Amino acid sequence: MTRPPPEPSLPPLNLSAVPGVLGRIVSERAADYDGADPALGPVRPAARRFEAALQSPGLSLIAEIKRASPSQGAIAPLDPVDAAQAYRQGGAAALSVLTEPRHFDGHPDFLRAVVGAVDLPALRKDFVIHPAMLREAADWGASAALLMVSVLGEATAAYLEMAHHLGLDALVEVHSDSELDLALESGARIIGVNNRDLTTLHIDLDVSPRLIRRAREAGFGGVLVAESGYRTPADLAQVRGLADAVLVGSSLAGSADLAQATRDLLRE
Ligand SMILES: O=P(O)(O)OC[C@@H](O)[C@@H](O)c1c[nH]c2ccccc12
Repeated sequence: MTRPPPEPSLPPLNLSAVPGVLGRIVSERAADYDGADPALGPVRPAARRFEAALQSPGLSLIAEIKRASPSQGAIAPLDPVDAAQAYRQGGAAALSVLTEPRHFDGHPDFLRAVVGAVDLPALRKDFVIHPAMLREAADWGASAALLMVSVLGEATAAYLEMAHHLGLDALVEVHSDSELDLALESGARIIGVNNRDLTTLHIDLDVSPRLIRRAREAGFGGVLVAESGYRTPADLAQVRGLADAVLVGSSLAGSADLAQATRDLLRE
């Protein structure tokens, strides 16, 4: 008996339940990708470069190319390749590149250009609500994509499987205990804890240490990333020895000398 090829599936999302600023952004993204082809194509080999970069000893830095944000408005008119090179010189282990155009002034070309010019694994930082966004990430040369449990909910595991099908690592992002439970159940290998509540934009640097401890207590053996709101070496000290990596955007992107700012931030 021959089995039919698997149908490309669109896991159901309940985006109308996502509140606040985040709800607005994801409904715009859903409109952008309405009717896009969900087919993933053949399985692609997993290089696991993003994951490996975060596994080196000490606290690894994921430096973000972020020109604007809903909380800060315009941050800096960064040239993405110049910024990526400066971050690499300053000691970043990986890059995060925003591709969301309306609120973060991101662009697909930024990701493609950075991947072509700088030899660090790059994360597509966007509000993934459609399989086509993962296929694009892989086509553009990203090593990883962001999956937000606050957006994907019960569909997180399905999106994780699709990312892996495409050979991508996935940074599965959580902000609460219940989201962490879903991330742990999904089979995530990399979990990021966002200190910023994306529905209110409020930052609380106690969120990452607390949920990272909980993940370890639950027996999670994968990579843990502390995200958002880090500005000084003293801020980073709160997650050293706890997190494997930290994701920093605004405080680096808004500085005059990105390489020096990166070195200064990583100083113990
Ligand atoms: O600029 P900050 O506070 O250093 O934060 C970086 C990163 O964590 C933040 O940009 C972020 C975390 N999760 C997101 C989801 C979507 C857009 C952006 C984000």
